[in-house]
Amino acid sequence: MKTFDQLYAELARKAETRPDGSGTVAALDAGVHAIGKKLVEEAAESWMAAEHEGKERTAEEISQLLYHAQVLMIATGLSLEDVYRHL
Ligand SMILES: N=c1c2ncn([C@@H]3O[C@H](COP(=O)(O)OP(=O)(O)OP(=O)(O)O)[C@@H](O)[C@H]3O)c2ncn1[C@@H]1O[C@H](COP(=O)(O)O)[C@@H](O)[C@H]1O
Repeated sequence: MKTFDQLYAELARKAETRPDGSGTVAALDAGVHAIGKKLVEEAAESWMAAEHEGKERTAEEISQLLYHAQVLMIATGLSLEDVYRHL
């Protein structure tokens, strides 16, 4: 299990070191347009899970939504603080 901040640190490290086989590196290379589409897809899947698939599936989809939101943050050069100051 990891927190939002721990996941961000892990993804930032991946972006910097670019290890082979990283899905995050592949997503960053695909660019903001592709990342945005994935983010919207996971948002829709979260919504559908919440309406029809129960708590566990909803939690899983939301975790993927958060992951793709972080990939978009990294792709656009946003830090956690940049986002947190709007909360
Ligand atoms: N938490 C996640 C995570 N959540 C979602 N995803 C990606 O989002 C996809 C989810 O898509 P779906 O389940 O909708 O399945 P899908 O549409 O068939 O997936 P694709 O065909 O689009 O890959 C997964 O296939 C992953 O590519 C994630 N990829 C990575 N992480 C974590 O990020 C870290 C770095 O991962 P790597 O960069 O791959 O090493 C690790 O700690 C991972 O656990």
